Amino acid sequence: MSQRLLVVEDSKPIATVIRQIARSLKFDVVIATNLAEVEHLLSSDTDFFAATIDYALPDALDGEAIACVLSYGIPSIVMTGKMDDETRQKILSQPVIDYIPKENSQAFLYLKRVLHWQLTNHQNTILVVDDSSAARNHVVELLKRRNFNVVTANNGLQALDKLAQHKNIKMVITDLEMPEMGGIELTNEIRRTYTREQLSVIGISGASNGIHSARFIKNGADDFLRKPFCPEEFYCRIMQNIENLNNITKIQHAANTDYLTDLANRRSFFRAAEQRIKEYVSKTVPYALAMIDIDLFKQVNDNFGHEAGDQVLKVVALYMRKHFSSGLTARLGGEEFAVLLCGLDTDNLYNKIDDFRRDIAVSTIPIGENTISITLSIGVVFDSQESLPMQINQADNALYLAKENGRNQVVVSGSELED
Ligand SMILES: Nc1nc2c(ncn2[C@@H]2O[C@H](COP(=O)(O)OP(=O)(O)OP(=O)(O)O)[C@@H](O)[C@H]2O)c(=O)[nH]1
Repeated sequence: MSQRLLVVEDSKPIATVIRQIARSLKFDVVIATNLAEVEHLLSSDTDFFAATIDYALPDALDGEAIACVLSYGIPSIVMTGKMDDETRQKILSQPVIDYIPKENSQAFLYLKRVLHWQLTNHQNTILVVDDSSAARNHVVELLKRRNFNVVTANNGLQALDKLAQHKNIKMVITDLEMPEMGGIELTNEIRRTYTREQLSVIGISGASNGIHSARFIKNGADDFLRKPFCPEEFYCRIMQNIENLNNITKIQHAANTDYLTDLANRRSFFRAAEQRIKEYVSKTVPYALAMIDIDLFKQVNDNFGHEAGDQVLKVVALYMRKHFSSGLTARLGGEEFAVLLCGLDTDNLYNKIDDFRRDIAVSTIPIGENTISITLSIGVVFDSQESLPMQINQADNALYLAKENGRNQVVVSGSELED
């Protein structure tokens, strides 16, 4: 179900722009043009995800609508044409998400980013570490206003426990001086385990001595805030660091993933497979490495076009996910796929791979007005202790035999020698 956004704005053109932005983020929009309308609306309907509020309305020239909307617990973003310090202080003294000066079109791009963060911040977990409950609660309140998921700790030692318990923590905001373990030592400990690409650390200190920011940064922190900080600076630093982390995640995903099927690509398959095979061999877990190739795929492209070919590749990827949910699946290139999976024994592994082949062979793939049927040839190596490139070579040779023998079959590496 769509979230609802309340837009309090007396200018029709500006309300239209905000409505377009909100709709692009899938919000349902309700517009009110003055304070009386807002009061009337909220007296019977308060189910809003957030609100944007124009500071000056015809019947509320001095921001009175802000307190009204906030009193219903609706997270609010203030849009203002007034830039003076007094207005800014007045707005920031209230628990608003943000305020945006309506200087130029950048204001609306920024509004879109703020709304997007508000919708997605719950995916980011932040650990707040401070021995002062007042200071800790203040930071937690600011983060919750922005919809972050928050975990807390009283000192560095507790923080390390929390990091071990909550694997999805993306950022640690830590005070400097704390009993048992302070912020610098905690940062140091964190960097033994987590890289800056995995976890961001922001140090906080009230000490007037500037040396602490440098100490935090030199010990592996990404940023520093000096107390007392204003909410604007706090949010800017948090969002910048979270966005950096998210961008790194996106770049890593793009570098490791096949763009068409979203399976692992050759590079990431090799890295992950080598790791898994080491574990299987050391624990003597039965495993299989299979090379999978679509039969006569060129004919699909020739008869139905390249886009149809792409569609078939995506469908094969879907079936791989369905059949090998715990395996490591990849598109190595072209119409060639690979899977590494462990199981109870060789028979069990063979059956899983052959079930996948059969499932594809009896399925039809809708392409526009047509349906296409395809088959797969598969070469498999079981429990090999050879290097990964050698295993792939052996599975490839078995795959070649599957093609030679008439396609649509699984050939086990070495089985041809037994015949
Ligand atoms: N649509 C599409 N086609 C691709 C892609 N990558 C490779 N191909 C096509 O895959 C086809 C592979 O053809 P061949 O190597 O001749 O093999 P085949 O037709 O599958 O025949 P066998 O392997 O002998 O069964 C070529 O036509 C390539 O252009 C892709 O990303 N998308």
